[in-house]
Amino acid sequence: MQAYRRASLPRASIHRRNVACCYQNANARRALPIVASAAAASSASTAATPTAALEGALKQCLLQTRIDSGERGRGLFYEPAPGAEPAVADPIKDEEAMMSQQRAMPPALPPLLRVPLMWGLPLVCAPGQEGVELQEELLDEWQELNKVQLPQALVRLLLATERPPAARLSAWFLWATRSPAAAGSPLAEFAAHVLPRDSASCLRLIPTEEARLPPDAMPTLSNMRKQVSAAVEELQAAGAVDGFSLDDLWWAFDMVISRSFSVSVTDPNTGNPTPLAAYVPWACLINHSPNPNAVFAADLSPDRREFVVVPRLRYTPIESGFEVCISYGGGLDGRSTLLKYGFVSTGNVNDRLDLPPGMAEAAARLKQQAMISAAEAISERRATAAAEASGGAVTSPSSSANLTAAEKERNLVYCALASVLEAAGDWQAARDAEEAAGQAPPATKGFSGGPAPALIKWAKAQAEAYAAPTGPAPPPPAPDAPLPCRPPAEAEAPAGEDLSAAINVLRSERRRIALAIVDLVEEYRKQNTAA
Ligand SMILES: C[S@@+](CC[C@H](N)C(=O)[O-])C[C@H]1O[C@@H](n2cnc3c(N)ncnc32)[C@H](O)[C@@H]1O
Repeated sequence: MQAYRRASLPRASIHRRNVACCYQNANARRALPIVASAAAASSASTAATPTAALEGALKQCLLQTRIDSGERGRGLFYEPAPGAEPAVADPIKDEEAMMSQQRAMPPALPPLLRVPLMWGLPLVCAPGQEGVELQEELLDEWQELNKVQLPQALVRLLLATERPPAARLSAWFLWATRSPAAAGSPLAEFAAHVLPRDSASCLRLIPTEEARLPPDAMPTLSNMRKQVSAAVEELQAAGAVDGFSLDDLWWAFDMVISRSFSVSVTDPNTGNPTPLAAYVPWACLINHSPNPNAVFAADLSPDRREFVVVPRLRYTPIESGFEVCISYGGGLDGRSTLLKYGFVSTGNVNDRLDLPPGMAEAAARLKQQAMISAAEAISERRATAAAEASGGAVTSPSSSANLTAAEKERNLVYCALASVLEAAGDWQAARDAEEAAGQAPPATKGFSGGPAPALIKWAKAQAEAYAAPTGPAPPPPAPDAPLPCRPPAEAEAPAGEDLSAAINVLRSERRRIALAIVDLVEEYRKQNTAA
């Protein structure tokens, strides 16, 4: 353990601070067997007994967290130091604000996790000379601290800041985790004991598994594969991955694509913001939530060079035992998480149902009507305000009290339409329709007008299509059932079963949206029939 620390800690100040924190964290020791069992379960070839060095690293990095298994599989769970203040509550609803908070270095909250960047792989993504200089500095430091020498071909590739970051990081990751020359480094130890040897993403599905993907996922998957194949060829041609098999390379890409971080840092030499791609051991155990309770940041200043995860400010407090989750990216829908990471989440607000062409046309017509109605409503409000201001009676013939039943009914249509458009992801049109409908809640409204029969027919067909079982898949999970995941105990299950579970969640999410639309139009039909 001592040699390990000497070899890999970048700065004495970090050393002292982290060691102080780690001894307060009694949970780290308790969590270690999970690392071992998860590793053993997910790969027959990983070493079963964690080394003292790994145990030391675990204690040093996991400050207020422990590794455990929950509904998302293995992840990090909050375990505050006794007497610690919980994070304050003030939810940020806006995803954009949340992402920008994630990009900025968070203020000094007690971190949940802190990892020296040189234990991982910090890759500068800024093109040009500035990027090259910073990368050279980081590579020198990385080699010195890890007591290894990178092959020249790999160094050339890592300094080629114009090359795709995923390819450069994958080559570095492969060498750093599998090369005998790097054995014993913090990252190699971590990979050997903690990382799975099988795929998490859909990159390497076999044809029978692929056949069960939603049809609209295939073009994206082929595109991802083409990019990886091209990068693999490039790495081989550059001689940067000599001695590794094609299987090793795809594994490295898989690990990098599903487990590395993109983060903006300040270049310590120029003070400019610089994009950094980083593989960070321990931090890469944090699962995704579309509504995360933690954010991450990296600091490249020479006296720090660290990666931290802190509670997300202005979020509901994380309670002891809660899983710590970050966002893997804004707006990720089920299809993206399935393809890139091998899972889908229930209730993901980013999941949308694409409108088929006929429906899109009907929606466009309704949108046009909604805009006309909105214009009418605005002019009515203006007339009312003007009349009130002049002390006169409100005489506008289009005042809502004077609306005909047909006009009121039409407003209700926009309300229902807003819900349909929202489910389809056409936010602007949905807002227009809502505006036209005076923001009335759809549940209390009927539905009217020409497109309704087409809507009913289409929505039913959608719901039935998604409800239809395809192939021998397990039954869809109940809404509150655990998510498809790879908990240690199930890690040996064939990959196909994980995939079915993930696809079932995706399918049931889409069915949920389609059924919500059916409910809406059924409501209309009832009210329309009663009228
Ligand atoms: C960065 S790793 C997170 C740690 C991982 N759970 C582990 O045990 O090593 C990303 C992988 O975790 C899993 N994962 C992350 N977020 C998840 C979620 N919300 N639901 C299910 N699985 C998730 C997926 O397998 C994904 O490819």
